[in-house]
Amino acid sequence: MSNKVSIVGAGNVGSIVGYSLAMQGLAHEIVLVDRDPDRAKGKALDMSHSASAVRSHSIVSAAKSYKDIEGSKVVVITAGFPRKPGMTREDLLFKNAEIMRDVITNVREYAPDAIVVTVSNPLDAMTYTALRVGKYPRNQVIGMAGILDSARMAYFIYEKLGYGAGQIRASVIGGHGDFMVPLPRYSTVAGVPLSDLLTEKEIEEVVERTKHAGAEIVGYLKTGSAYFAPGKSTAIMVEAILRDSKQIHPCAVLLDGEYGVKNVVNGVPVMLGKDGAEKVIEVTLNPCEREQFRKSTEAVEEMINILEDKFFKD
Ligand SMILES: NC(=O)C1=CN([C@@H]2O[C@H](COP(=O)(O)OP(=O)(O)OC[C@H]3O[C@@H](n4cnc5c(N)ncnc54)[C@H](O)[C@@H]3O)[C@@H](O)[C@H]2O)C=CC1
Ligand SMILES: O=C([O-])CC(=O)C(=O)O
Repeated sequence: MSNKVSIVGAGNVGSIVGYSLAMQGLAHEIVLVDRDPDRAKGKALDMSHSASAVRSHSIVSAAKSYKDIEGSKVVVITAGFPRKPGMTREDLLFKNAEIMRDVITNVREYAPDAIVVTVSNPLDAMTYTALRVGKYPRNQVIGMAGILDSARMAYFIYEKLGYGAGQIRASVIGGHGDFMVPLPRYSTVAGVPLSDLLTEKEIEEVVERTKHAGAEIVGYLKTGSAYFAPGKSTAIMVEAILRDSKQIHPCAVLLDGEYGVKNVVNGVPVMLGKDGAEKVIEVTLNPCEREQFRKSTEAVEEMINILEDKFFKD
């Protein structure tokens, strides 16, 4: 099986994805594509030097054209505008849909069988756009957000407790926006339920901070959004696909009746393997969680409807 990985968008997030993969040495060939070819070239060279320093056998190169992504097992798409303070992810909808259309058209042509991992925002709507433009089967396009949101929740749990770092498993499903659905009931520290460790008020504070963690970082950085945790979370997905690990991760996929939802992308636990999203796992939700998931689906559906009316009809 090929383990070549291409990354379209050699900006902040794309660079961390490439760097993480290069340090690991799992992908022998990593190709960076960017509309600014010098950016891709400079970063590819820098990453190859890092790989050489740690004796990793990953070689990172810059694409001269999309032809260079041929034979990729995975293509990661981080091309797109990041938000700035005062913006929501949804504000990027049309600009990034244009970029996604251009990128996917090329990816479908030159690496038609690659598993596509989408990262650009608004994530769920961009994953839908990729599926729609490329006419992909749903297992082939997977959005990255749930691993990131769950990692953030785990960190905020640690901050409240002051112990348990590295032992915290947090769970977030739903869309990558203000309506994401953190699941304290399915979050534990070394197997101990959160409700045995934190008060209801503390848990609520963790939930609220998780929902707005992206915006919190945008507020500090001012010129763009987070990239270390987003890049690493994406690399975790790529690794699961390359290794055919069959691990379960929260990812954004097109739902086909699961959770009572059809034809909308939303974040749910997914088994990842060589064929991409190989299985969608249905978690039992209580009425309150179900209602939150419904609201989250509605928010994504609204964006999809806007795209169908104003973008795909052009
Ligand atoms: N899903 C998630 O959880 C997260 C999503 N994001 C999203 O990821 C995207 C990238 O963020 P950053 O890397 O911080 O932005 P960035 O601005 O640092 O990088 C974006 C790169 O895309 C390139 N690009 C733009 N149009 C292109 C095209 N048509 N073809 C090839 N390359 C193109 C740009 O030249 C630039 O290098 C944003 O939309 C951001 O909102 C960021 C963090 C987390
Ligand atoms: O907040 C943003 O715009 C970028 C992102 O999706 C995140 O960091 O969660």
